[in-house]
Amino acid sequence: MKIKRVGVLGSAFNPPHLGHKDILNQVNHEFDELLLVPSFRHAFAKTMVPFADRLAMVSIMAQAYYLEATMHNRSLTPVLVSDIERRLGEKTNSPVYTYHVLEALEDCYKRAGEMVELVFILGPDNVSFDTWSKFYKADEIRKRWSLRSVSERIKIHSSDIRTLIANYPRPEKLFKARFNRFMDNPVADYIFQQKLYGAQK
Ligand SMILES: Nc1ncnc2c1ncn2[C@@H]1O[C@H](COP(=O)(O)OP(=O)(O)OP(=O)(O)O)[C@@H](O)[C@H]1O
Ligand SMILES: O=C(O)c1ccc[n+]([C@@H]2O[C@H](COP(=O)([O-])O)[C@@H](O)[C@H]2O)c1
Repeated sequence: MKIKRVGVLGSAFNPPHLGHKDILNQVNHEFDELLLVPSFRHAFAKTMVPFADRLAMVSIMAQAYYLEATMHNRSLTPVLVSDIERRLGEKTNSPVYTYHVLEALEDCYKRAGEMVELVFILGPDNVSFDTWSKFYKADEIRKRWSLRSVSERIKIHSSDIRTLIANYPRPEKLFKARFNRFMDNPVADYIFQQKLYGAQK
């Protein structure tokens, strides 16, 4: 049986942005499938908007990515969004750790009759020794699965967007132009429709 190589991008996605999308561009040709996995209860106790909103926003980003790839005839590695962290988090009150996420994902594929090699994708902040060594069972993760580090080619972080919304909470005339340097327009529309991060309609 062919072994499917799956790249797992875990993130708070609070909110998802063009830097996250650029990660997909950096690695898509290496994988048979890419899985976007929003955090449910973060190991470092990050405060995040509700899981359902981040799941919706990351799904919108995945759709935008797919449309762009089609338009530009780029390789069409399927990009899927997984709610595995919610399913794990609802069974316990403790944080949802990457180790358990990878274990559960492997199990899901196995039950579906697929053999997989899971590769956990990390950006520069998480790959630094200071942060990586704080991951639960970091050494065991390295033993059981592979890691793929990516570079930061687009200097954007979710915190920049949260700050931008705090400074410009109303979708005034320039909002699309202001926000589309950071994220896809449909994600910005969702944020304003749902009034996330203090945004006002
Ligand atoms: N612009 C970027 N380019 C490449 N990798 C990134 C970028 N932004 C975040 N990452 C990586 O994506 C993963 C998820 O990051 P995370 O969700 O914390 O995003 P963030 O934008 O840094 O969020 P925040 O500003 O809230 O800390 C991490 O591995 C991180 O290193
Ligand atoms: O398992 C851990 O101890 C752990 C500690 C920090 C972060 N993570 C995961 O790493 C991914 C990226 O995290 P972050 O903080 O950059 O959004 C995301 O899937 C987090 O759940 C996991």
